[in-house]
Amino acid sequence: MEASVGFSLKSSYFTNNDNKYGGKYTGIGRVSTVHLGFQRSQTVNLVDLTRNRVSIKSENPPLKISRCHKKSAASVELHNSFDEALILKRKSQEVLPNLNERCIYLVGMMGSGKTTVGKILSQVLGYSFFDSDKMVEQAVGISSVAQIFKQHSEAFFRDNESEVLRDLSTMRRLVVATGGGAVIRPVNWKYMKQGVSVWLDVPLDALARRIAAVGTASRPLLDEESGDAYTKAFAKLTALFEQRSDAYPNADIRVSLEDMAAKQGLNDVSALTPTAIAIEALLKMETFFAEKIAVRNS
Ligand SMILES: Nc1ncnc2c1ncn2[C@@H]1O[C@H](COP(=O)(O)OP(=O)(O)O)[C@@H](O)[C@H]1O
Ligand SMILES: O=C(O)C1=C[C@@H](OP(=O)(O)O)[C@@H](O)[C@H](O)C1
Repeated sequence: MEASVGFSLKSSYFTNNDNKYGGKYTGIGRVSTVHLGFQRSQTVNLVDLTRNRVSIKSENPPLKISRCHKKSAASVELHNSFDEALILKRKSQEVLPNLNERCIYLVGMMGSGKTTVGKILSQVLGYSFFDSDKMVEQAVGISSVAQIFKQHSEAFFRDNESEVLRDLSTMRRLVVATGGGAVIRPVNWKYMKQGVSVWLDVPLDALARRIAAVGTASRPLLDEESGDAYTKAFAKLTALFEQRSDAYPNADIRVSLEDMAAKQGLNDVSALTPTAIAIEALLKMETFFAEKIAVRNS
């Protein structure tokens, strides 16, 4: 597996018609495009419950972040995203040696951002990204988790989920977005504890809003209640979280979006970008490793 990173910064001119005087001005803007491009793939050979061998290739689309320096809210936002990209890259380089090629397992409720943040972390670390749900779908040859629940059962899904996590635990340099329920089986923690587990702790209201935006059809455990998407998602997420509230804290690291927002004086976690959350996860990993080293040296 080869990984390469390229930064390309270029300046250019821009014309902006929407300044506050209603006039037209041309400014000299600094358009910087930051490419975090990794060319790599890694194949995982799985053995499913019927002992068929399945090979699955990781995919990592290049992450592209670009910004244009203008005196507008948009440029402030783009400036922040450019800064976030640089902080993310620098922090990843600082954490990599202590990670020591161990896998990172993202855990958290449905909609907590495991896939979104996981892809960002994998790209900046030069790791391969795997979504355990997708691997279960490929291992059993059924196109969706919802169909697996329907054609077989949740227990059948959970058995395959454990098989996938067992196989992934034999590998190195992976970021794994686990399914929200992976934490409920102790055997899965045996596999995930061979790497570093990170809990994305997101308020239920934010989860329900995110899931309502994409619909509950792909999440069979949420698709049971009647009512509008937000209401049924919130009701079911609340019940599920109550059942799992002792499980998620087993993770090595907790990234609380509520704590992040409070520290930044924000009153809504939806203002926190996936990149900012990835940076927080790396900061927490740094602390986690430092504490382990301190204990080892004491
Ligand atoms: N920090 C964030 N802010 C706003 N929306 C987010 C954030 N992270 C993820 N999302 C959105 O929430 C939904 C669920 O994200 P996803 O990464 O699929 O979660 P999971 O893999 O934990 O189920 C997606 O539509 C995604 O775009
Ligand atoms: O919380 C759960 O029990 C589940 C979460 C889903 O994954 P996401 O967390 O990616 O939605 C998927 O594994 C399945 O629908 C069960």
